[in-house]
Amino acid sequence: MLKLQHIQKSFINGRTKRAVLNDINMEISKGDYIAIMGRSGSGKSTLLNILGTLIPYDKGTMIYNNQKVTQLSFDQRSEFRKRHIGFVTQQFHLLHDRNVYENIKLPLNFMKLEKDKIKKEVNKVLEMLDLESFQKVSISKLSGGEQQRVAIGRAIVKKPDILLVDEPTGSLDEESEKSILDIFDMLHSQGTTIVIVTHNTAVSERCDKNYFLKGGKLSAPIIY
Ligand SMILES: Nc1ncnc2c1ncn2[C@@H]1O[C@H](COP(=O)(O)OP(=O)(O)OP(=O)(O)O)[C@@H](O)[C@H]1O
Repeated sequence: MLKLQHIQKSFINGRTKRAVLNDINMEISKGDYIAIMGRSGSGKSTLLNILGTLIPYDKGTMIYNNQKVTQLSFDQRSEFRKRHIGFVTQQFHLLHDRNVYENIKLPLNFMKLEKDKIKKEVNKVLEMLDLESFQKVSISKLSGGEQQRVAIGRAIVKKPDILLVDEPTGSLDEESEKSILDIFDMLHSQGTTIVIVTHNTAVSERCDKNYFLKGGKLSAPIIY
């Protein structure tokens, strides 16, 4: 489905160039449930951002269903993202002055769908994530765990081919953590392809494949 071949990425800070990812090779297949582990600063978010075509890389090739993503223009990449990728970032990036329903509906505003179809899809997600009673509540009134659920809802409402998740449990207590991880299990059992970046073993234990990033290199996957 999605392949990374010999990916390299450096960042320049002032006069110093720092290699973060070095010769990364990875293959994501349909239905995969993947955790990418590694210490803080090892490059996990950078790798996830590359998978989501949010940032460029210096060298290597990225292939999505036999098409080289590397060769897409800026606009084509953004179209690719809209159609194929669901992203749940660490900061959620929700619209705080809008309610839960409007936040989840957002990605569908950019697709040419009938009003009724939009309503149906948003309601389905609200029900799936147990957010029906919150739909009119504005984001600023929600807890961290509830906001996380809305961020997941917004990412999955357009039925992306791959769901990319950056450190989903960072600020959650044990109970909210479990409820979020149960949601990923449920999405996986429904066929969603999921890649999660984390340093929490409670997350990686649920996944079928674990990769480790260390010294800019990605390990061979451990498959469970
Ligand atoms: N835009 C940027 N400009 C310069 N350096 C960056 C940039 N983004 C990331 N880095 C650096 O790249 C390295 C890897 O960062 P990254 O956020 O990918 O690590 P991480 O493994 O996700 O860390 P954490 O677990 O703490 O979120 C860090 O040293 C970081 O400072």
